[in-house]
Amino acid sequence: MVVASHTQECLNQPPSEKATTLQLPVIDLSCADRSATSRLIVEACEKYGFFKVVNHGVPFDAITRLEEESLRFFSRTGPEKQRVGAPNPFGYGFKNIGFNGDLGEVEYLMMDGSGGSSSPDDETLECIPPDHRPDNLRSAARAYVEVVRGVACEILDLITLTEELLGAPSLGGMIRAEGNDSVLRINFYPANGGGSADVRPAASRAGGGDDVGLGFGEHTDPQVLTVLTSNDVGGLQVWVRQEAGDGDGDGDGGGSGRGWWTAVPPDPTALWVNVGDLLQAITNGRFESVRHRVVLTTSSKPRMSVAFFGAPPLDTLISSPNQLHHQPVYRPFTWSEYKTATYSRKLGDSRLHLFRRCE
Ligand SMILES: C=C1C[C@]23C[C@@]1(O)CC[C@H]2[C@@]12CC[C@H](O)[C@@](C)(C(=O)O1)[C@H]2[C@@H]3C(=O)O
Ligand SMILES: O=C(O)CCC(=O)C(=O)O
Ligand SMILES: [Fe+2]
Repeated sequence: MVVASHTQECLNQPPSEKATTLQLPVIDLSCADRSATSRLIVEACEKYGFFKVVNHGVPFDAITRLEEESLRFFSRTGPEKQRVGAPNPFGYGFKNIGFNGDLGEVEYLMMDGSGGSSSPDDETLECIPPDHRPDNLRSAARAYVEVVRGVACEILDLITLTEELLGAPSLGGMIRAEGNDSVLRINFYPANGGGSADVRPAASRAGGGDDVGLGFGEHTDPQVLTVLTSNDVGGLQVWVRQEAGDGDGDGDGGGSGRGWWTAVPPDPTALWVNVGDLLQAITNGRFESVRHRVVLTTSSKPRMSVAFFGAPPLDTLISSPNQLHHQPVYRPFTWSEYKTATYSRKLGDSRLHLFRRCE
């Protein structure tokens, strides 16, 4: 029996002043009927590029242990945290997101998520005196990566079960591959609205009256698939197109088009999945990478989230399988090419259009 249901209630955010409700898809990964689950995942990826996963098999202990160790780390003094080095690519970051001037009310740790023997990044930590090394955090992250990577691969394998993708190269195999470029990011957002007016989202500055800070500006994730978990503090919002599911293969317009920001209610027992840019390219634009952002809440507790970004080895060629080539939208490119283009741009910039075939 298919247990996946549509039970999630979300309130609309600006630009629509009227609060209506929207149901986001919920996928039950324990469902025995894999082809039915596959269809539901594909539908969710086409319509929203985003869905909730329950009964995912990640032990709650693995999540809480990682959150506790992360909290211990973020509670240290600034100079202590900085000893792990800047996030280049792995390390500790504060307010600066990337290297192109993007700011957010967030502290974070970037770690190797490849599941390889040195994961998360042993070498970077060698230069840190042992009493400052977040060893317990590192081992909690390693254990979490082990299981969450399995969930990401399972979801990708389920996607390749759909008729149109049968015979295509294994998507899960990309993330399982030796040398995969997956990353783990732990985000920590301040409590009580953060207290800064400088980084408010555009909707608030325009007089929305919602005086909250912006934790993480709007963007899409560049990799194949993101698996996200958070504590019980909200703030995540996803952009839902008014005509969600129109499937025009042109969803890289940088937040243009009609739609609304939809608040994602926190659920520490669930995982959330984002379609990334690479999956949009592989599906020839049939799936759309979801734009999302994090606004600060007035909660007295900080929000913490852990994002696993599943990415293939750098030299992997990204192209859509022949079955989906009605009119190929993008030219083939490597993840390395795409990553370079992404990291040289601003957070909110759209980048997939750079790889569109000339018409
Ligand atoms: C401003 C930037 C930060 C980012 C690299 C970029 O130049 C553009 C994409 C950003 C993003 C968004 C999703 C992930 O959080 C991230 C790790 C990624 O792969 O792309 C970040 C990058 C980052 O924080 O370095
Ligand atoms: O903190 C969150 O919920 C989302 C973070 C995010 O979008 C990211 O790290 O790319
Ligand atoms: Fe993201």
